[in-house]
Amino acid sequence: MLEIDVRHEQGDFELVADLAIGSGLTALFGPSGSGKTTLINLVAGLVRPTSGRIIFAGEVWSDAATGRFLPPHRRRIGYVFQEGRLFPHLTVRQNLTYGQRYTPASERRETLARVVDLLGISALLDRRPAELSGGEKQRVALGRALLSSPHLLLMDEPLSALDAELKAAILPDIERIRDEVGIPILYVSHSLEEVARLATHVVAIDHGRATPLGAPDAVLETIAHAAGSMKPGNFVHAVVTGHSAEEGLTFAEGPSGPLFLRLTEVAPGTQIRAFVPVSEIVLSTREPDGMSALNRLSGTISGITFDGTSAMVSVDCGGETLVAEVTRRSVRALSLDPGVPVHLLFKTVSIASEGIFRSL
Ligand SMILES: Nc1ncnc2c1ncn2[C@@H]1O[C@H](COP(=O)(O)OP(=O)(O)OP(=O)(O)O)[C@@H](O)[C@H]1O
Repeated sequence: MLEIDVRHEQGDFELVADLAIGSGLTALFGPSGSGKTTLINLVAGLVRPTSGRIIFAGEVWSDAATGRFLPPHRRRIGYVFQEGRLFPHLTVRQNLTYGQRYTPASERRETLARVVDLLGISALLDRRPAELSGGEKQRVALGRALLSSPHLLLMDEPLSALDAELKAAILPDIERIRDEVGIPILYVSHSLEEVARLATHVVAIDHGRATPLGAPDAVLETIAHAAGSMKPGNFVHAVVTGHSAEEGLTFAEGPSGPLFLRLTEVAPGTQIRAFVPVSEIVLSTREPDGMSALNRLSGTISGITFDGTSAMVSVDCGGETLVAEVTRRSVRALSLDPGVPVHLLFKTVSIASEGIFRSL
């Protein structure tokens, strides 16, 4: 358990956090400048808090009242940055084993063979960073962090420099680390899709105030609000039923009907959640006809809230509530009201690849 109870001032900015972070992956989620990196740096020991304490597994890492401050290398933390920050003159193998250097042999829990296998990087061992793609570099950086047998893993936007395809390739590696390595992970992200997919717990930060929100499933709306500029969305639950490589589609079946997704490698029978942004859902009071959008669900309006210029329409679809964002004008024109039956339409391509993932 990581216990953070700190206040920290830097220039005009003040960070206040009172958090208890347990096992699993805790996402630190918030807009730019909200204090995410500052919080990570306080935990890593790269910055000393103005006041308060940080305690990990009963060991005091930092206590402003007593002046105790454990230096970063004694905290047994693995740190993965936005850019891999590998040593350019070392091979991948040397970069990886560098991570072990400061860990006494008796405390090493990871072997090179296991980490190489976990991340699928055996073919890269003799290359140098200049000969790696962005995604490969990030995998090696992850491997190096793991090989130091850390007790806590800090990841500061590790995927933000990668394009969508590379992100989709590395997300399963991070899921495996979360599920198999068994150490707490503190993960900074701007991306709601990434948080939705990876997090077991979410902490929102806004203007230096950190608020624990719980599990992402339960708090999606809160996250969206906390995030301000982030696009909110729905989790649609379903079970994968098959694929068509020719059509580029994955088929799934949910309580609210069939779901058509971009082609994934998720095995049939797997429980998934797909992240559908509220702004991507079109509502229709008539049976839709002659439209290209493959996803067509139906349900009954359970509530409408007005949010600035738009309306958030909640629809009960077979026990699952989906929220669609429409204009006030559409609410009037279609006479949308609680109890009215509606059809929901959204395109397969409106669900990002990184927005399709196994249920926890
Ligand atoms: N060394 C410093 N001295 C003074 N102010 C700083 C310092 N470092 C960061 N800040 C300020 O502290 C605030 C929080 O910065 P921080 O880097 O933690 O934000 P962030 O949430 O990680 O942002 P981003 O998502 O853009 O990386 C910002 O207002 C920033 O300008």
